[in-house]
Amino acid sequence: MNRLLIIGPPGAGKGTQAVRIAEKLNIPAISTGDIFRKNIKEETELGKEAKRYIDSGNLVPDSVTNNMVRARLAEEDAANGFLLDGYPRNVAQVQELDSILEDMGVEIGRVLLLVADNDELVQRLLNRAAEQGRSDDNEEVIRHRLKVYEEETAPLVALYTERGIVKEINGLGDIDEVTERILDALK
Ligand SMILES: Nc1ncnc2c1ncn2[C@@H]1O[C@H](COP(=O)(O)OP(=O)(O)O)[C@@H](O)[C@H]1O
Ligand SMILES: [Mg+2]
Repeated sequence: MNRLLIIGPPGAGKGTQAVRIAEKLNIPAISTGDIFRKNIKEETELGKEAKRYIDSGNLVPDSVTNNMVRARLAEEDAANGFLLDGYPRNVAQVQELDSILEDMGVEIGRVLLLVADNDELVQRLLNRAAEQGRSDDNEEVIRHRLKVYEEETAPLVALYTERGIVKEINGLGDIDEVTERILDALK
């Protein structure tokens, strides 16, 4: 039950909520986006490889992302649970995650699907751009990321719904309220 995924479009509040929920459950929040951004900042090989994809709003190639996640989940702090934010993002990554978890002898307990309408998403991301200056938060790239989400990531919802582990959460309203909804959904 302590192995959780949080899925949703860019701007839904995944990163914001993941940190809060993970703290509450005493498990690490593992954000592939944050790991990539840290590597880009530190100009590592991984960062150099990921940067052009991220800046254009595209997914980093699966080979790179899958290896990174496999290594991260092998770390000690993930042994008793984790909340994955930003992975899997396409069907091939679902299969890879299944294989990683099978090797670990564990299963996903719940998939939290965080939803908000497109107008709200774009507004939040433009605000985030103004506050944090993320390189992929300009309107053109935002529109592209929303499209990539619809095409590549949204199909995962049906896949996990078939497994009976999806909980849809309304991401609108204030941040505390959304956290409460998630904690309720995990009861
Ligand atoms: N419930 C909320 N109401 C208003 N703004 C929010 C809410 N949740 C997150 N945000 C803001 O929206 C932006 C996107 O949130 P973030 O957690 O980065 O989303 P994601 O990881 O899904 O892209 C951030 O600037 C964040 O502060
Ligand atoms: Mg995020």
